[in-house]
Amino acid sequence: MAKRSDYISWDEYFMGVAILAAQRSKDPNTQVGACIVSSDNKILSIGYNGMPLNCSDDAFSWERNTTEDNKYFYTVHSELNAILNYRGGSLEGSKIYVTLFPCNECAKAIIQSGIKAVIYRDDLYKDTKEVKASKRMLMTAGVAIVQYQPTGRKLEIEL
Ligand SMILES: O=c1ccn([C@H]2C[C@H](O)[C@@H](COP(=O)(O)O)O2)c(=O)[nH]1
Ligand SMILES: [Zn+2]
Repeated sequence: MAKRSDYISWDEYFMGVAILAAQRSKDPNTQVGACIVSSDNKILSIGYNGMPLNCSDDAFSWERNTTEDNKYFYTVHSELNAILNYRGGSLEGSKIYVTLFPCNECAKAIIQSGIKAVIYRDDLYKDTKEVKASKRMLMTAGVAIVQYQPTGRKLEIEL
């Protein structure tokens, strides 16, 4: 019997894991997922945007209004969560799949942790100062930036 030929690619697999992780986010506006992968295609860590440990999702604000109490004070970004969730040692030489282009703060953490490639899906905030600064730092630091190419493949998962 011939082997299956319609299996998902590595890129579909890792971006799919990031997309699934984003579904854990309580952010009512933007859910972000990240998946860190070794150079030999092993998943090292996963994260999504959310409140810090022991800071209740119900006690802290999810508002976007930046003049008042709002989520930007509190949320840990998906990329940083994925980096901090890793307990195995070094992330040197790894790649990060992320559903949204990393902000400048995440870019710093990505660079400092030794991640060497960012594979992103959406670039919603490309015109912001944060994302422009992020791209400048990542490029200067030699981190590869690759936009994920959607394949249009749809998978149905019954949960
Ligand atoms: O690098 C990033 C940038 C943003 N996020 C998270 C932080 C917030 O929870 C949302 C953005 O909310 P908006 O309502 O779209 O401003 O995304 C992240 O995880 N990583
Ligand atoms: Zn960020």
